[in-house]
Amino acid sequence: MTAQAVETGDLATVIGLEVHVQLETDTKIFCGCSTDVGDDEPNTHTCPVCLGLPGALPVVNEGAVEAAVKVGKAIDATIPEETNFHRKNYYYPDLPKNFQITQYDAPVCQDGELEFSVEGERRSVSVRRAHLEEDPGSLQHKGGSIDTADYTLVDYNRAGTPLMEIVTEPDFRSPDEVRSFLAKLTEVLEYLGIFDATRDGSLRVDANLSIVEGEEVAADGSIGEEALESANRTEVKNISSHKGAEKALAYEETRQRNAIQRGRVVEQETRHWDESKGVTLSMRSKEEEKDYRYFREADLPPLKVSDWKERLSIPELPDARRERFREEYGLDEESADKLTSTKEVADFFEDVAERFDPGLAATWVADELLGELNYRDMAITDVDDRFDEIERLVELVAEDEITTKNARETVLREMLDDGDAPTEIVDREDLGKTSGDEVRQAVEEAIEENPDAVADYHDGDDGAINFLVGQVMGKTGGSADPGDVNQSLREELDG
Ligand SMILES: Nc1ncnc2c1ncn2[C@@H]1O[C@H](COP(=O)(O)OP(=O)(O)OP(=O)(O)O)[C@@H](O)[C@H]1O
Ligand SMILES: [Mg+2]
Ligand SMILES: [Mg+2]
Repeated sequence: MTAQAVETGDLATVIGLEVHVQLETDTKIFCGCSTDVGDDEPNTHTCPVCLGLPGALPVVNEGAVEAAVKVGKAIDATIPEETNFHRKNYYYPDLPKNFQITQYDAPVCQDGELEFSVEGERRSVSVRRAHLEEDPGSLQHKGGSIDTADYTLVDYNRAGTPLMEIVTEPDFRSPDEVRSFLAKLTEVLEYLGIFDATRDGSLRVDANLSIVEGEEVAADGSIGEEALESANRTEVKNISSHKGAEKALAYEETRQRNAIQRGRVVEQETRHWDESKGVTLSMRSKEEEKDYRYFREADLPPLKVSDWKERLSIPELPDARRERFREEYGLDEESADKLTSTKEVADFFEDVAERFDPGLAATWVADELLGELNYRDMAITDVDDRFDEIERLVELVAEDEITTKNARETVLREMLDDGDAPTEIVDREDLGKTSGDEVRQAVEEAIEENPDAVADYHDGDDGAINFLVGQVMGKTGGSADPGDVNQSLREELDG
C-alpha cells in the first residue's frame, strides 16, 4: 500500500474485505441444478443435494474450480498442489445441512495481489486467500426487515450457486479506496468471463473496519501484526454494491472514531448495513473460528490442481489492454481508460477501429456512445444487439455522408431514444449532406442577399464571414459542412 501521512496522535482507519462473488457456471457447484434461476418460483431449482437431504452426495463442478483458478491467475496467486473442501458448521435456516461446504486450510488461491487506482494514484492490495464455497439459500423477511419481520421464508434456488470468497489483507486505509478496489475487481472478473455484475446478489461484501493509533502506522503505511490483531474490529454484513460498501464503511469509520474520542471501547461484533436508513446496526457478537468446528468434507476427495494454472488460459486483462490501446491506437489516458472499462466496450472499440480510423472510433465509442448511454443510465450491454447499426452510423460520418453535428445530435440520440436505424433517421430527417452544387448555390444567394456583410468582409472585418456562413447553413437546413461553406465563401469573395 502506498504511504499515507498519519500524524502522531491521529487515528488511522484500517479496512479488510471478504468479497463473495458468484461464479458464472451453468449448474450449481455440487449438483446438476441450473443456476439460471431468474424470477422463477422459489424452490424450483433444487434437488436432494442442494436441499441437504440425508444421504445425498455432492459432486464437484469442474467449471467452478476452473473459474477459481482463472481468478488465481488474474491476481497472481499461488495455486496449491492439491485443494480440498471442509464443512463449516453453523445453524441458520438458509443452510439446510447445517454446514456449508467451503475451503479451509488448502484454499484454491493464496497470496494474490490486485492493483487499482484511486484518483489517478496506483495502489495495490494483497489478497490473503480466495476460496470456493456454496452459496446458502436466500431469506425473504416478510412484513419488515431482518430485525422487525413478522416471519421469514426460505428460497433454496440460490443454495449451491458457486461462490468465491476473496479475503484481502487489511490494507485499505479509507472507504473510497474500497470502492475503487471493488470496481477494479469486478472489471477483472468480467474480463475473465466468469462473473455477471448485473445479476442480483452476485457480489456481497463483508467489510471489516478498525481504528488504530496513528503511531502504529509505519512510514510506508504498513501496520504491525500485533496492532492489527489487538484492534477491536467490526464486520459489516449485507453490503451488495460498491457504493454501499463505501457508505457503510464511512458510517462505521465515523461511529468508531466518535466512540474512541469519547473514551469508549469499540465492541468486536458483527453489524448489519441497513441500506435504506444508511446506518450499521449491531447484530451479534463475532463468532470465533472454533465455533464453526471445521472438519474435512469426507464426501469430496481432494483435487489435484497444480497444473491447472498452466492448462487454463485467461484473456488479456484490463491493465494490459489499456496499455496496448495507448500504444497501438495512440489513445490518451482518459480514452484508454474509458474504452477498457468493460470487455464489451473494448471489443466493440477494436471492431470499429479496425474498420475506420482509430481516432474516429475512439471519439465515437468513448465520447459519443458512452456519453449518450451514460446520460440515459444505460450500459453497453443494453445496445450490444445494435452494434451493426452503430458501426453504420460511424460509417456515414467516415464517408462524409452526414455531418458530425447531425450524427451526434440527431441520429445517435434518436437511435437510442426511438430504436430506429441510422439510415431511417437520416432519410426521415433529411440529413443527407447537401451536395456541392446546392452549397455553391446557397453561397451565391447569401452573397447576393447580404451586400453589407460582403462589404464588411472586403474592409477586413473577418467576423463578417461567420455571419455569411450562418446564412448558408440556414439555407441548407444545417446539413452543409461549416468548414466547406467557409472555404467556398472565401473562394467566391476573394476570387
Ligand atoms: N485490524 C483489522 N481491521 C480491519 N480489518 C481487519 C483487521 N484485521 C483483520 N482484518 C480483516 O478481517 C478479515 C478476516 O476475514 P476471515 O474470513 O479470515 O475471518 P473471519 O471474518 O473471522 O471469518 P468469517 O469468514 O467467518 O467471517 C480480513 O478481510 C482481514 O483483512
Ligand atoms: Mg470470511
Ligand atoms: Mg468474516
